[in-house]
Amino acid sequence: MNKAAPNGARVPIVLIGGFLGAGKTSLINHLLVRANGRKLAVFVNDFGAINLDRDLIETEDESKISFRNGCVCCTLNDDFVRTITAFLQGNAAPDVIVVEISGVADPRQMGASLVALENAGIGRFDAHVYMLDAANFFDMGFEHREMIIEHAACADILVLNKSDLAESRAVIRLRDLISDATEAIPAIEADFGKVDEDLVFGPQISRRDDFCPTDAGARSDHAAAYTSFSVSTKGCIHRAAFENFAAMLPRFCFRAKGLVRFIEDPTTLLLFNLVSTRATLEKFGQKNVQPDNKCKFVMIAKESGEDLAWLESSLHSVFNGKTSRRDRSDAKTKTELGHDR
Ligand SMILES: Nc1nc2c(ncn2[C@@H]2O[C@H](COP(=O)(O)OP(=O)(O)OP(=O)(O)O)[C@@H](O)[C@H]2O)c(=O)[nH]1
Repeated sequence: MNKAAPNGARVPIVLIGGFLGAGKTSLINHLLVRANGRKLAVFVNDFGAINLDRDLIETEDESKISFRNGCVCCTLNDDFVRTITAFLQGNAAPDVIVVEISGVADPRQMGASLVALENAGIGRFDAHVYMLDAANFFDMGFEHREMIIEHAACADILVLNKSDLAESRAVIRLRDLISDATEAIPAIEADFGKVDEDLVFGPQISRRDDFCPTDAGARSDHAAAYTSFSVSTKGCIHRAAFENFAAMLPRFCFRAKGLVRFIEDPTTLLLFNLVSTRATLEKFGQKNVQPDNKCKFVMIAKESGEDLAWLESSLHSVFNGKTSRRDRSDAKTKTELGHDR
């Protein structure tokens, strides 16, 4: 039985999609700050084997729920449906449910699940917000750009994020591309997902009638093309070893993120992010991160064979406290933390 929102209506559900690193978590953290008294429940789909994304959502309470790791569109819809149904049965209804799907997930599959839930009397699928990384879009390969535009075409609102980093001509090109490929979907520019919250929660947008779920029988295998490595440790790691490792991450490592503590300063929790060619390491002030794990790290790569084995063994060397690591002669770039690589 669906619990109603406090005003008696069904709980609205907003789906947040976007490729790896586009800014989904940043948008959700912004929405949490600007909730204006609304109680939000956030469902997060971690792609890696550890619940890192959940830690990055900055709620004061436990109104964030992660569903099993993996790619929601391919394998986890049943798990998600069970999780959200159990949540609504067992808790006071929030004002809004926000669902962040993993960066390799197909929002159309999740949208189809949300439509099915709605038809079963659970929640009300209000809108699909899709984030695009305006700074990195044209540096991605054709296959990725094509997939992103396909996903964007099913959105109710597009956020052209990272406008602070993107060249204005890239934003104009991206606008032209999406207006050719998508019909009159509003596209707003933002940095760090800072959009007007009423655009997401308010009545201004509503779900399109022609939301296009993929054929229910068809299962996309795109997630199989990616491999993720995760590690969590109970101890701190050496800063120099980590920095060397981060500096040598090859380009086929699309995305990496981690919460790390260094032996040199164990009380400071740092957030590492790598998206495309940009790596950052910054203090992370989150209060409700589990203190038992000192470090958590996830990386997502697309390549097979020896390269992945090399990447994995390097990761374990660094996080298992060994300062030496196998080197790699053909690493393409160097990363200065806090700068572009
Ligand atoms: N300069 C700049 N950095 C941004 C912006 N939005 C997000 N970032 C950074 O980009 C990185 C990825 O942002 P996230 O919000 O974690 O992206 P995500 O879509 O949730 O990433 P996944 O978990 O991989 O799907 C982080 O280091 C953010 O601080 C932006 O508008 N400008």
